[in-house]
Amino acid sequence: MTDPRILLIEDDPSVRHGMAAFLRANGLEVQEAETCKQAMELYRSGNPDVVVADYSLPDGTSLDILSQVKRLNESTPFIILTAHGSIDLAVRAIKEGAEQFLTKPVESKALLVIVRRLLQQQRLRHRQEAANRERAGIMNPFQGESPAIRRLEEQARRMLEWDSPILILGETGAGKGVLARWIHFHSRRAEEAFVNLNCAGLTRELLESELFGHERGAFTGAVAAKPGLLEVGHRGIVFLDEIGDMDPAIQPKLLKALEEKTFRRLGDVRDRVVDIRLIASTNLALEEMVRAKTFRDDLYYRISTLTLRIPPLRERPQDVPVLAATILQSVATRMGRVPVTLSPRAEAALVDYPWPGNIRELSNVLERAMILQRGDQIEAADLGMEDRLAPPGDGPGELATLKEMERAHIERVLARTAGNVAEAAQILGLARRTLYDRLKVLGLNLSRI
Ligand SMILES: Nc1ncnc2c1ncn2[C@@H]1O[C@H](COP(=O)(O)OP(=O)(O)OP(=O)(O)O)[C@@H](O)[C@H]1O
Repeated sequence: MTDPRILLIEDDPSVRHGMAAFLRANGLEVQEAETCKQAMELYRSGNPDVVVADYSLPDGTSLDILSQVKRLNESTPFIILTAHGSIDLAVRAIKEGAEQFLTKPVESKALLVIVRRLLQQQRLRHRQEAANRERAGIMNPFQGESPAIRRLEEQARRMLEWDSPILILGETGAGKGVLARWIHFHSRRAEEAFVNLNCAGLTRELLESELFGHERGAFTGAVAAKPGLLEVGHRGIVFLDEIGDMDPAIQPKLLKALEEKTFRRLGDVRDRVVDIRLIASTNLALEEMVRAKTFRDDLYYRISTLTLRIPPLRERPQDVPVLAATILQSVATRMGRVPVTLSPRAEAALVDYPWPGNIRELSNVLERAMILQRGDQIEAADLGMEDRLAPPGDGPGELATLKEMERAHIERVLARTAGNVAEAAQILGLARRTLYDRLKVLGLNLSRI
């Protein structure tokens, strides 16, 4: 494990050098900054565990840094040092989230004791948070150190405190649902409901009644009144997965619910007030759908003010090892097995693969390897990566149409998975429902594969 990292912000070089040397001699890694601007650059790139900042700096005060740091990561402990200790200032600093306020000159030994105590408290808090998340089934969507995933975390944290809708874009299996749940868990609405609806594959009538609910007798079969998800999610978060598949006839109703905060159950004559935060997600190019007029532009503009794009796994191969380790850990716990690690070759094979099905596919490969392998280390051969990378065998000729190629490829993958559609969908990088749709379009019959 790396040493705890301290960001020390002090414009007096002799004071800074003295403190930095003492902290380093005691096993801490220290980054030094002289100005607010430099401090924020280092904070963003270095992700320190604790910040120690002098109050007056050439381009502002440490309160400016404090508010930015707490917005990015409220659990970073912040210590303010000042030559002019005043009660007012101390109260303001603590109110804005500083953990400690110390009057200069500060004894290096005393500072070290405080830093260590804050680090210890932070560790306990993290452990507690991890345990809470585990209980709530919340996964960390920002695993890894790639710039793309760090940026995503920063953007997502900034969106937590608002109520505007969020649009999550990303390929299938990239973790859009995981991110939506994380946002709920960390937002002001965490104590309220999180309701989730996949808009793909539902008929217009079903989707409408799921979303808005219906009164008794609203349609044939509506034998009792039923509240819709907007009602169930009142004050909480409504997550609409695959919103690009929402029937155009329903889109204006959703827009009205977002803009006017009212909606009507099917068959009802009165409006109901609703307060929800919408998170929508899609793996489709919504902008293009707007241009092609298959998705309403007014709804698109309403839901896309805050957009998060999850990078596909192939754009951040350096994050694969840490993701794999976490997944292995949770699969081992679920199976009641001892922790399992990857051999260096196995890890390299995972890093090299392009992961069309993203984290879902990675998870699936690791889970299968765990089932097939009984020891405490997974070797490259246990992963079955050759099958995924194998060149096409006998199939349509060189001048086949795309449809023929698609058909042959789907058939081949299904044959490999012995007709298991869920697994085939993961390999193909498709949602299961999309694969069923393709099977229908291509006239493939599962029983004959
Ligand atoms: N950060 C993560 N850590 C561990 N596992 C993850 C992570 N993100 C995603 N997964 C795994 O990948 C699977 C797919 O995640 P999720 O359903 O959130 O993806 P998605 O982008 O919403 O997929 P789809 O587009 O098919 O709806 C989940 O079942 C989860 O187990």
